[in-house]
Amino acid sequence: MHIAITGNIGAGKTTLAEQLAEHYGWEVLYEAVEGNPYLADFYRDMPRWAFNLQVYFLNSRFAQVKRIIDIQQANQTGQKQPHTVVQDRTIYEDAAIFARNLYQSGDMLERDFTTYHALFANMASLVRPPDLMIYLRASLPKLRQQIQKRGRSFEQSISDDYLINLNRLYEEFVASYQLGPLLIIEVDAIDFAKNPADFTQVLHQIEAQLSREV
Ligand SMILES: Nc1ncnc2c1ncn2[C@@H]1O[C@H](COP(=O)(O)OP(=O)(O)OP(=O)(O)O)[C@@H](O)[C@H]1O
Repeated sequence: MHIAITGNIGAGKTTLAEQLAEHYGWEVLYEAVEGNPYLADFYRDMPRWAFNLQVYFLNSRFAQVKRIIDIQQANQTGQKQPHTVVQDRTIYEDAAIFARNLYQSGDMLERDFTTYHALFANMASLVRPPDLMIYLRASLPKLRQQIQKRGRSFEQSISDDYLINLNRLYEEFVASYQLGPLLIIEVDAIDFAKNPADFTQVLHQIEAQLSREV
């Protein structure tokens, strides 16, 4: 099975993915942050590094897609124990949210966006959507608080406008998402990392959604 977690910067995807993996024994596919050769430069100068960073993320996400396809094929042959993978952000978000935002805000040239999009469309034609997409919805203050708490130096310069624009595109993405089951979790009022009762409630929501699909 393939579970994906979607949401803005600082929404808590990595934390939830880790907690779910620990609870259920799932494998986590992380986003490429450590060792990402563009991210810090990108936050310093978006127009210069936008295209480079998007191609980098697209490629790393495609490597995850290949891993997911391998797992699904192994699950189908039934030779091994069924394996579930939880993915920290999807390839769809790179194109529909991050790259689009850069283009709309003038930080990515039209020809670069067109080239990027053609590459994405080719890759996306091979992608099977997740069995469950979990959207972590968080307000600007909550995102800010978590970005600050995490303390990555290069993320401290992220503007409110950037996060607001991403949140708007996330809401559009989720509103039109029809590729499969979608669960929306409102994270403003909960702290699943610190409060076990909140984590249990999230588990119940996920299990209820998964049992509806089988
Ligand atoms: N396609 C993309 N374009 C631009 N920046 C991206 C893209 N994908 C990821 N990023 C950035 O890479 C970093 C990823 O960090 P990380 O994996 O910790 O996730 P996150 O988005 O901060 O979410 P969370 O806190 O929910 O785990 C963030 O700064 C994020 O904005």
